[in-house]
Amino acid sequence: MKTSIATVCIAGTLEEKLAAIAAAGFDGVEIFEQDFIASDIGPAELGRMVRDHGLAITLFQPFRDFEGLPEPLRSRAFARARRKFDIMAEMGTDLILVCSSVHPASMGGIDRLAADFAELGAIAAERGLRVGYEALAWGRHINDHRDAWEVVRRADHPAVGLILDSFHTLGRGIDPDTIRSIPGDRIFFVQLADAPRIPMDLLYWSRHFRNMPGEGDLDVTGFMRAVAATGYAGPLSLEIFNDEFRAGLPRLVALDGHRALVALMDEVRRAEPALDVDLPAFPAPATVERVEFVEFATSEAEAPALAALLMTLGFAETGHHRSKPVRRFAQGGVNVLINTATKGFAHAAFVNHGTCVSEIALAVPDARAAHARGVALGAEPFGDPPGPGEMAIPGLRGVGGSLLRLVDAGSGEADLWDVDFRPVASVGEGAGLKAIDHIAQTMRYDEMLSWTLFYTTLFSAEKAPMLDVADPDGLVRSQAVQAGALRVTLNGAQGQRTLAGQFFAQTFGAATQHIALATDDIMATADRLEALGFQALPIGANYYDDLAARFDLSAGHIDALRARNLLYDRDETGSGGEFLQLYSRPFGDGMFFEIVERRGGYAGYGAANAPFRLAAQRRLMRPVDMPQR
Ligand SMILES: O=C(O)c1ccc(O)c(O)c1
Ligand SMILES: [Mg+2]
Repeated sequence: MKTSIATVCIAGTLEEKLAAIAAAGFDGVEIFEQDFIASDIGPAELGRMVRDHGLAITLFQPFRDFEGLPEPLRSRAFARARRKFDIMAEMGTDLILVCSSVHPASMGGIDRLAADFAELGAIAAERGLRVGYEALAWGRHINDHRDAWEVVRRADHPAVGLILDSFHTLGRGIDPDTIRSIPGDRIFFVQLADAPRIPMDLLYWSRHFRNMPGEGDLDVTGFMRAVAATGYAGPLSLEIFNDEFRAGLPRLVALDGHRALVALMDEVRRAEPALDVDLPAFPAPATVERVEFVEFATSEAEAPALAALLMTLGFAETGHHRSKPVRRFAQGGVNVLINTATKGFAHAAFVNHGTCVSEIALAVPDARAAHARGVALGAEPFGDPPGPGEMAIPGLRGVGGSLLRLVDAGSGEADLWDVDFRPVASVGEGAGLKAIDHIAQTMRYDEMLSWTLFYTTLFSAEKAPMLDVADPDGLVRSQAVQAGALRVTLNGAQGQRTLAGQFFAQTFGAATQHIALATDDIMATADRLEALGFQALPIGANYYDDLAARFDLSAGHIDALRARNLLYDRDETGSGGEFLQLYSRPFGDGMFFEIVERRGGYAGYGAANAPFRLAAQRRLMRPVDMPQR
């Protein structure tokens, strides 16, 4: 498959855009006219630059307000087209995109429009050029790909074809399967974009909120399956108008785009194996079976406080690494490692971020396959080489430069603890913690889509709707992703004053801010923890008064929650399930633990409680610097 991306998707000068696009592995580029006009690179020179990057110009666009005009506007439009054809010939591209007219003087009538295109096609063909027609979702007369196709069909000229754009079809709610009946060789070009479902004006939505396939809510896979079923074999090109991407890091956005395209076509071929998808084979998305361990990188000086906190959570120290200063703490199915190495990756993580979660290991059915899928999708192989006699565990670069390890039974993950660790006399009696419920990772707001895409393409995963959480000092956006037994919440900090923003700033971008541990009986766990000396985050009295008002809980039940500083939520519209939460006080540069109990299939994360938990945490933290007046 030939991959392509429009210059408008990427930030920077035209030179920077091209460098990022080439580095991300694309085959071609759509030259967005505005980017070309804004640069001072001549058309021939631009063509050379593109080709020097190993790219081809797949399309020149857009050409606006061409069809259906009365004279003298009609002649003017043809004269304008001829000038663009000159530029295309110099650049070295043969295809121009004509988007459907929004001109107030344009007239409707399929045959009138078809006649205009037949005439334009003849002019283009003389010069060896082709014209593609795209229905803008807000076009004045043509705003549906079926009508654009009818214009193209009646124009009946070999140099005139159809251009499809997933946004215009799916954004208007048009069934993508209507594409299946269009002959593939009459489709000249395909543009792909997703978007979050936000009810708003189509044009505004399109120009500001498009995102990469898989990052939004549109059925881009269904669209692409229909396109593939026509036999279309031309470029697949991203055309993403997005305010964040325009201001983003060119290389990151380009890499995400390439990842999104590859993952999309992999999904297409898995959903419809009869389709001919030209993409090298790589393994299917993995299902995460378990979080095998979480590793903290710290120093000799800071390790005792962390170990003590784990002991008050009921963990027992069960092993020491045979060759490295790594201690294992275990409880139920949870393993937490404390690494105080003074060299290697963990040490670098500590030096960069302070005490932090440097490594997360996930158990999957086939670790090498999961790793290979990651690499095929552009993830970076990562991690120190194994020491002598140590197990080789494949790793990928994860959020904030942390290490994501993949382990499986076949490669001896059951042996990991025996091979690499020496058992030590166990102390600690447990507090009923069974598993890691979820891992909360903090990042800059503009990285959220990128890391969501990372998790959802690597693993077989579902994302929840994005939520806004009110911190006392700003909003934090939160995106939950569930990949089998792995639940992550990705929190985007927009400013530096929110707790997430402060954590991000103080740790220089350490990702994992909190770890939630699951119990089946939070009341018993809370009592046990108190006896162990665990210090809960104090929750204010107003919260419990409001609970009594919101839910039909008995006074005794509310008292039991209040006495233990537990938070409560119930899914009133869905499962009816209940969620109970207990928070630790912050440690390090703002990390903390959470303990949760899920009852009756509760699937969320207590979003209703988050503002009150954040306010309680804020009361314990040092005051925020207020801006100077
Ligand atoms: O927003 C627009 O005007 C516009 C222009 C060209 C396109 O290909 C498109 O999809 C949208
Ligand atoms: Mg388009």
